Amino acid sequence: MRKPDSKIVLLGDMNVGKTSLLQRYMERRFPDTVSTVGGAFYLKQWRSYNISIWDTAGREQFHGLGSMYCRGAAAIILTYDVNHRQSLVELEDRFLGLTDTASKDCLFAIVGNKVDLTEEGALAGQEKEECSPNMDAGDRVSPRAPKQVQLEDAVALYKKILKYKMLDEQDVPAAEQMCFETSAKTGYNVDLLFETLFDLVVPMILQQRAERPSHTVDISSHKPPKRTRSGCCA
Ligand SMILES: Nc1nc2c(ncn2[C@@H]2O[C@H](COP(=O)(O)OP(=O)(O)OP(=O)(O)O)[C@@H](O)[C@H]2O)c(=O)[nH]1
Ligand SMILES: [Mg+2]
Repeated sequence: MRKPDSKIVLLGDMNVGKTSLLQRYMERRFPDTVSTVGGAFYLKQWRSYNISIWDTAGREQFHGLGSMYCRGAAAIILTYDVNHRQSLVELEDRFLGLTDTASKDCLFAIVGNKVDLTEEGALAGQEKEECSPNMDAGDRVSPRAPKQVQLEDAVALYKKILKYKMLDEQDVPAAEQMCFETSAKTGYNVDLLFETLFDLVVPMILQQRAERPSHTVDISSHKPPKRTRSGCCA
């Protein structure tokens, strides 16, 4: 197997839907999930590049592994649940520090998942987009609540991250491009999320390749060493 050209990591509190988002994108379905233990990855071929996408465990007991998974990452998806404000707070308090091991020009996306459970999600008719075979009648008539986290809250976090990383807003993609609301259940915005990131990491791969020192040795100007009597090189 060829070494991946780039790495994307999903981080966020337990139960926000990281595994479900990844399975929705890679397997085009919304299966039952079990809480992730440690981490796991998928390999995605995007154009001629191999991109590994790492799913991590949100449970506190696996927290120590987070920075290991982020090592060298080109992009990190910070995921929260739009119906649980605390899951957004945790991104700043608990997960942002784990990203210090990522690549120096790492991109950040902030993703509010489970938007199908909100009033807005229902009004936008998102459930019609890609109905899951697992969806039962109870799901369709479940009462909707207003969102607990607004997109502007995610945009504010994105700007805080830029400050934390000492990045200039002009040098990175705009907050509006990097803050998403998704539903792993219906598929809403899931392709957009992953494919926006893939398109942004490709130029990073090309830049890394251009900067990498060449391992080619020019042998045309190389003179063979003189032979000594003992047969050793002088
Ligand atoms: N309604 C709805 N439920 C979702 C959505 N995404 C995930 N879920 C449900 O939320 C629960 C947790 O989803 P997971 O994908 O396992 O969450 P996780 O972030 O991977 O959790 P950890 O592995 O423990 O960190 C599961 O019951 C999912 O079916 C979504 O977009 N909408
Ligand atoms: Mg998981």
